[in-house]
Amino acid sequence: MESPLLPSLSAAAPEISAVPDWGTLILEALPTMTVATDLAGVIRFANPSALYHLGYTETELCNRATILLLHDLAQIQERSTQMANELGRTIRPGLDCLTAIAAVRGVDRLECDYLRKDGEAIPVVVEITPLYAHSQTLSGFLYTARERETIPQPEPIDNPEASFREFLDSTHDLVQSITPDGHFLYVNRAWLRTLEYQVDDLPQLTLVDVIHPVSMGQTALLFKQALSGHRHSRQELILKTRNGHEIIVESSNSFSFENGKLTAIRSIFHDITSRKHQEQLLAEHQKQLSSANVKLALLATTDALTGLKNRRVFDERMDYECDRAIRQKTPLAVMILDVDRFKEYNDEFGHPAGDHVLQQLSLLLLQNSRTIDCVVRYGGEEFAIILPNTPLEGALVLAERFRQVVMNHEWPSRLITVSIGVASVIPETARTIKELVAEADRCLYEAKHGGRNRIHPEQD
Ligand SMILES: Nc1nc2c(ncn2[C@@H]2O[C@H](COP(=O)(O)OP(=O)(O)OP(=O)(O)O)[C@@H](O)[C@H]2O)c(=O)[nH]1
Repeated sequence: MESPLLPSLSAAAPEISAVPDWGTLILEALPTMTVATDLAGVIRFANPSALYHLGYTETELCNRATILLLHDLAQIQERSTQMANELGRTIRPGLDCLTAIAAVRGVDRLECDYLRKDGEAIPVVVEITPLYAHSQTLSGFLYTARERETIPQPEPIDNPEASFREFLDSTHDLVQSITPDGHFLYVNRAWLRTLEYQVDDLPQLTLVDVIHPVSMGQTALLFKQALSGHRHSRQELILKTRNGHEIIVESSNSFSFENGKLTAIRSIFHDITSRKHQEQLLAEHQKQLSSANVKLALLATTDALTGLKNRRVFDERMDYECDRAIRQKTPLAVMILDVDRFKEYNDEFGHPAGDHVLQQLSLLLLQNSRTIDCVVRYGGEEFAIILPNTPLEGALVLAERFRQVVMNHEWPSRLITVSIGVASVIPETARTIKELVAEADRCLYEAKHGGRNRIHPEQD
């Protein structure tokens, strides 16, 4: 097959049959992938290494164009552009390019990818040597290729140890190497700076001097891990500086062994002190915030004078109990209770004394109601009590208990009495609930009108 990239030299050129037998033997023995082409770019010879690595048989590869070897045709294009720039004239890709290179440099050396028969790319360094026949005329090219490392090798370092120390000194992390009994073999600059020591201090120091007492347990564990054959470990530790400051670090440790014996523990400490402080601060703020939210929610639902729930809670609870009563077809009772002639009391004994009465009354109501009942300060000297699952008779019993308890209480200045309006319903709709509260309110008015210190139930 003629390659579109190799049009320039289609004229048949002398074949590589000129290679003497001993030469062929040598080429066949070479471990490099070796291929010889004529000037038309047709493969005339491929050694076993080339056949093996490229996955072809000799018949499949010989007499085919060299382009068959290439994974990426753009690499040839690129090569000819380079040569064109170098020589300042047009160089066509393919053989034209090779001939030009042969004329200028002799051997060409390039990195490219060979194409295996199964389509896989083999990264290679290939040397293309022009072949000259007896008469010094260019007859073909010899491609010798070896696989190239895909991972670039690092540049050799002149003085590895010095460079490595320089590298360790450039990091902000603390690096140390200690003997199994805790003496320092090496520390980097950040270690000395952070822990506030000088190089001269090192011979007198051991690990114990730089580990905070609270981290001693973990340090002991580190040694245990080392002695039980671990190779690496990670920990969070607290170090202490010469002047007693605490440094929180994440430590990565590796253990060195020689003939099965622990010889050194190398550690890198990453300072996380400020991160830890930020986390603590954040946690404290979150705690404060959530307790402030709890307080706020409490303030929004609690009456400041009596500590009872306020009218907002009454409304919410009524919605909830109403739904429940409709669903379960159970009775719901509401009681509204008002202190009798409270204005007179305030006027006679003063507002603070009146406040005290309201506080004491709240306590009596709470003490004498069930836990499922909801006692709220409805406003001023008025209280409301929601009694779930309570028919009118039950609510009246409780109302009478309240009335008596209040009347019989030993009040500091004079007798206190209350009037109570009571209503109960098995609600069918939310509207009946609204009517229930209005009814209790109306009953309270009736109780007042009837002479106070009394209970007025709703009348069917
Ligand atoms: N000390 C005190 N008094 C309050 C508070 N809230 C409301 N009051 C007073 O309660 C009194 C209620 O007076 P009125 O509505 O005239 O009723 P009353 O004097 O109790 O008379 P009747 O309800 O008809 O028996 C007013 O003087 C209010 O100032 C409070 O928080 N503390």
